[in-house]
Amino acid sequence: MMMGNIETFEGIYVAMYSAYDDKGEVDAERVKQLARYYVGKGLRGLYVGGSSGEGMLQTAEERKLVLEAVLEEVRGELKVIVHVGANSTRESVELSRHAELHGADAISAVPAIYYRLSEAAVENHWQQMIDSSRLPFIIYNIPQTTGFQLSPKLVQKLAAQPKVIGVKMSGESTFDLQQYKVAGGDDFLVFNGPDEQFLAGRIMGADGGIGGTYGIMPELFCKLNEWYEANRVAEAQELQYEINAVIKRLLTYPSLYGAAKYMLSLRGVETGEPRLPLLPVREENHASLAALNDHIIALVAQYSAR
Ligand SMILES: CC(=O)N[C@H](C=O)[C@@H](O)[C@H](O)[C@H](O)CO
Ligand SMILES: CC(=O)C(=O)O
Repeated sequence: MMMGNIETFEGIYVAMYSAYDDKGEVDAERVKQLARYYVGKGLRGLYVGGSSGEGMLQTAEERKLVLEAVLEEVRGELKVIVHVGANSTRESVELSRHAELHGADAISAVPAIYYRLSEAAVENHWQQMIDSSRLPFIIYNIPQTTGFQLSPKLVQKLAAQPKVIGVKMSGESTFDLQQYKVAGGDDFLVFNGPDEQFLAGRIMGADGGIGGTYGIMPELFCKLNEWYEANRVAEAQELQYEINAVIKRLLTYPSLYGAAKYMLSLRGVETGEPRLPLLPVREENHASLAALNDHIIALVAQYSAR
């Protein structure tokens, strides 16, 4: 019997950050070190080149380089979902083909973001990617940045194709999340996007999560997921509250990714600064970020023991 989509892909995926050298160029060795950092932490996989990965701020060649480095380092150990969304369908198709050629596990894309597109235009944009590779496709819904409202009807239509296996739901409505789950039908995955409501998303039907803050506390999200699955909901809620206090602090910095990348550097994982227009953290942020980093490390120790 073939494994179903849910069994194959459910779980926790770090939305992986970019890794640049000190001049801001993609650094394959640093990409590999970052990917390696996530092995052995209980994760199902990595989501490469999405919002956290700054795929939208990189050239197609740079995005290919990043994916190839990740796959060389962790293929077989972690599942690799790659975001291939770009402003032109042509570029997305090129990235989809590249992803298949190099052995990624699935592709995923946001709608094109500059033009106000009709539902028909977005559908066609995604369909071209779906048709250009044999890989499973995961819709990336993030209306607060793209302005595109994904209808359950479009989910239902796309999900009728075996290759369309899920949606990454970064919108905040858990009702919409649940409606996508229903629209997708049997064996259709929904991934929770907003890390702050991971537990709520799971309760409303998410099969796992893909998140931008998991990258600095993957162990906590794996534990949260484990406790939800074991029906330890009161403890899961307590942990979600701890996580949310961390996220609330993170969101006070010049950029979330700048703060996260600085904390990784304190753990010996160098990834450079985020690419402009995303702001790096400033010197005056360093001390409080070091304190936040210590706090996360203490939480991981505390919760891993339970
Ligand atoms: C809008 C946005 O970027 N959402 C991300 C992905 O879904 C989340 O992972 C957030 O980064 C996270 O929940 C922090 O607010
Ligand atoms: C946050 C998220 O899921 C992304 O980076 O795409």
